[in-house]
This record gives sequence, C-alpha cells and structure tokens, in this order.
Amino acid sequence: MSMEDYDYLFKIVLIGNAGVGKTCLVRRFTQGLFPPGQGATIGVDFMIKTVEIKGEKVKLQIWDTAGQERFRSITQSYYRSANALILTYDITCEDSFRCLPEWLREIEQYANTTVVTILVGNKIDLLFLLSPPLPGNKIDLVEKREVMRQRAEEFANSQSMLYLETSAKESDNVEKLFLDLACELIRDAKQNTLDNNDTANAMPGEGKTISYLGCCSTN
Ligand SMILES: Nc1nc2c(ncn2[C@@H]2O[C@H](COP(=O)(O)OP(=O)(O)OP(=O)(O)O)[C@@H](O)[C@H]2O)c(=O)[nH]1
Repeated sequence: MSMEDYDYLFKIVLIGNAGVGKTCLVRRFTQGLFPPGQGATIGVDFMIKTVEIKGEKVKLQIWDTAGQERFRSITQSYYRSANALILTYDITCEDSFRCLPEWLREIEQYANTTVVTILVGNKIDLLFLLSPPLPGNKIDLVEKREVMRQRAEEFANSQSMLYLETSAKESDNVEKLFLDLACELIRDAKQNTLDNNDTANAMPGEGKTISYLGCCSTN
C-alpha cells in the first residue's frame, strides 16, 4: 500500500456483546445503510473508509469482531494492533452493560497500552416504543432503555473512557463517533511525533491503564 493515498492510517476495532449493533454501526458509517436482517458476525470482518479531516486524508481500517463467546480467541488477536477500540453495548439490554468489566479485562490483557477506547451505548432509537393504541385509548409511550445515561457516563468516567450514545438505525452520532476518534488519533500521532516517541510499535505489557481521550469538538 502506498503512503501517497493518505496522511494517516488507523486501525479501529469494535468489540462488545453479540447483538449490540457493531456490524450495523460499521455498515452505517462505511456504506450509509442499515442492513436488514443482519446476521451474527463470524470471527472478524473489516471495512475501509477514508475521511478528510482539516485537509488531511485519514484512512480508517475498521475491524468488526464477533461478540459471541466462541469466537473470543480469534477476536482477541486483533486487539494488539488496534489504535482505537469501540466498546459497544445496547442501552436496551442491561446484560450487555453488565458484561463491560469483562470486556475491559480483555482490553487490559490484549490491547496496546496506548489504545484509545470509547464506550458506545447503541440503539437510542429504541428509547420509546409506540405500542399499538387500543381504539379510544391514548398512544402509549414505553421506555425501552434499561441502562440510564448517567450510569453509563459515570462508568465511562471511572474507566477514563469517552462516552457516546448512537443509533445505527437512525444514523444518530455514527459519523461523530468515527470522526471524533479519528481526530483523537491524529492528535495522539502528532503528539508522539513531537515527543519523538514511536508508540505505534509499543509492546503490550503488564498493568496497563487505558489512556484518557479528549474529543475533537472540546479542544
Ligand atoms: N433499533 C435498532 N436496532 C439495531 C441497531 N443497531 C443494530 N440493531 C439490530 O440489532 C441486531 C444485531 O445487530 P448487529 O449489528 O448484527 O450486532 P453485532 O453486535 O454486530 O452482533 P455480533 O456480530 O453477533 O457480535 C440486528 O437485528 C440489528 O438490526 C440500532 O441502532 N437500532
């Protein structure tokens, strides 16, 4: 691959429980669609999208991993070279939130110390579900959310992660998710060049912490 097509190349890996919407987030961002009847990912899959940020071409290599436990040993091997991880859960599924500490242990064990991690609560379009109204009744609004935003934000803060809520279905915050990550990675890369410190080749070690990331729009 020639360096001429882009200024930066970053590898982003999506992880999280099965069915939380990782594939749909990737498809929405890379292809602009919400795939109907999306089947479970087998092993890993990847897509590429090049974006332009402040006049610089950024090539994003996006790896979508299977959430199912039986693929864990395959997917773990993709953590190491990731520049960023998108840890995804489903805001309408408490179970997918409760598994987050388990995912964080995986990150600590397999990812690079310099990896940028963002927590994403997906499916915000399911916040309210319109149940079919009975004749003469008012339309019912049903709260589908099982994980309150504040709780998720507090968890993300405690783990020094950014937090974002998305809908792959309605396209809410999906562009923002990937573009903010790209901005953060560019900033890190520039900082590393300044420090003359090639963290891209850093080896994972014991007792890692997850690096804090600020967000493009806030700086
Ligand atoms: N309402 C709603 N449904 C979604 C959204 N994102 C994904 N889904 C649905 O959730 C189901 C699982 O989506 P996937 O993208 O396959 O989930 P995944 O996390 O990639 O699952 P694995 O590949 O098994 O790890 C599918 O039925 C999607 O249509 C969303 O933003 N809103």
